[in-house]
Amino acid sequence: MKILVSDNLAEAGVEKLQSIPDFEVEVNTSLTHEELRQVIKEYDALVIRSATKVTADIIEAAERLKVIARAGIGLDNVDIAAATKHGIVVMNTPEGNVITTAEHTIAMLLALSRNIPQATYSLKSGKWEKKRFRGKEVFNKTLGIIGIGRIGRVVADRAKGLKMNVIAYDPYIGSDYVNKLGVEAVTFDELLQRADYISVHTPITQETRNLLNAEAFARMKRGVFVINCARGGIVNEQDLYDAIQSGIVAGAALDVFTQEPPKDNPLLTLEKVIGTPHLGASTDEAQENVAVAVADQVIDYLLNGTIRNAVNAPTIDGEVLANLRPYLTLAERLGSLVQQLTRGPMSQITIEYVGEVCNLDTRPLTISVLKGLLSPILGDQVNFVNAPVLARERDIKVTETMRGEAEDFTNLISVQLKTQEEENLVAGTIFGKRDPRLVRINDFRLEAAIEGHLVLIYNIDTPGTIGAIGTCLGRHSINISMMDVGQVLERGQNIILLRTDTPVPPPVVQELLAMENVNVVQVLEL
Ligand SMILES: NC(=O)c1ccc[n+]([C@@H]2O[C@H](COP(=O)([O-])OP(=O)(O)OC[C@H]3O[C@@H](n4cnc5c(N)ncnc54)[C@H](O)[C@@H]3O)[C@@H](O)[C@H]2O)c1
Ligand SMILES: O=C(O)[C@H](O)COP(=O)(O)O
Repeated sequence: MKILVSDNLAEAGVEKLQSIPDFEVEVNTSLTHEELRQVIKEYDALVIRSATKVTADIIEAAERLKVIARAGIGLDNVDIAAATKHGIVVMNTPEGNVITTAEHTIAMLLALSRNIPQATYSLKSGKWEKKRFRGKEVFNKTLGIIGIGRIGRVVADRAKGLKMNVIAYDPYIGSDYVNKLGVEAVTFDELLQRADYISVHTPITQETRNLLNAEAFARMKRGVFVINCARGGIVNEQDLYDAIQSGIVAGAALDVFTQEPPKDNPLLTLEKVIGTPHLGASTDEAQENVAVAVADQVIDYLLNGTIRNAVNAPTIDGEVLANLRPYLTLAERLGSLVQQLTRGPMSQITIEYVGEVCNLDTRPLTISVLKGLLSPILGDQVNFVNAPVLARERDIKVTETMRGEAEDFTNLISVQLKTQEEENLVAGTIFGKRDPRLVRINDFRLEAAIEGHLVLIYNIDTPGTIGAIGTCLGRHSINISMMDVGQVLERGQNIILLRTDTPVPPPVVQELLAMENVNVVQVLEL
């Protein structure tokens, strides 16, 4: 398998990838966008940081790409929707640079308060300007954190160590939880009005873009300091410039910019603005953490199918995967079987989990059903990542129900598919620890392996029919490896499920159909 590392990745991560005999690892950090578009078709994995822009055209050209793995947190340089649609897992390493970025924020806060960059510059220019660079204490000042997630929390903790009062606004985290951190949960408006320092720690989203704009600056305390070590654009750059010029903002520390590297950015002409070139995560420790983490995740995914820290597929760790695996197989085959049994455009799929299976994480199982459902129609295009999106695009309504109480089986998954023309239900179970079995097709009870080349025959229950079917297949050198006769529920009706060593071709299907007591013959591939 071929891996492309297109951004600077710490050596420890590259070495880890190179240690896998099956991997051919190429490190090339100087590719232009067009060059990347040309070469990406050769690769199974793309490892990036924030510099590579993985846009829809790159994804379109990535014929065999299975994973885009980001050593770091922010994924705003990846078109996740396009990757999802193409079935490419997008993963990041959300933990490895949290402390480092929080420390950078605190460094910015202190540097801003004590004019350290400006004073250094002045000193090195031969000046001794003690009066000019008088600063502010942070002790007892109020720090307002916007977004109290992983980094925001560490910033809060470190700021409390500096004896600051910390308040936070985060509409997605309960105030009880925030208060337990020793941080006062406040509204956005309250934060703007009370904070001496405001530091943003949210992702960039539709909601957070331009969150700190002219209207917000107008509500802030005069002399406030603003810090952005999250993403360029959360603080509107023109409005920040104006707020500094008008004296509302006493100074700003920026690690990130709307355009990186910044080009003719007026903020960089102001002495009250200090900045770093997106260095938040740039420490030896963090870079090693994220590089090793990303390498481990890529290896785990490509070699074992274990998905960790994906933003477009549920995380399944090795142990959980081991427990889920037989159910994943069963779920996928039930999806495929019910689709092959049912004619017409699909409108609704209802999945019922019964018994012990309810104790597992059923989300991956539902995705497996959808993958099975769509694979007979879309082939290799569909995978674990894009199956839900493709189902949604086709307007298939997905309903899941759970029933903890088992009846005939300790665990059961039943899948009912409705199309505009008909509906069918199939159900299966796991025998022992890992043997998927089909136990129901509509009203017929059976007990059959659910794999391989299958032929489903509805017939009138008369002596000799089974023998005649066997003779017909034998005449065409088709060996039957398994036969299961469904329990007759309606007098005279029978269902036979055969597994054959080779597929049954259409002329033989016609021959079977021509038999007097055979009503329906369906060939199924699982
Ligand atoms: N400068 C760097 O080098 C660097 C390094 C690492 C991370 N980052 C950036 O830092 C940011 C935070 O990372 P994290 O790991 O803490 O993320 P996180 O997901 O753990 O936390 C983000 C928090 O923002 C909150 N949030 C979302 N929308 C909000 C809104 N409208 N108002 C207020 N809060 C909102 C979320 O509820 C969440 O608690 C991200 O943008 C990430 O890309 C930058
Ligand atoms: O989101 C992140 O992890 C940071 O912005 C770090 O980006 P970088 O890997 O390009 O330094």
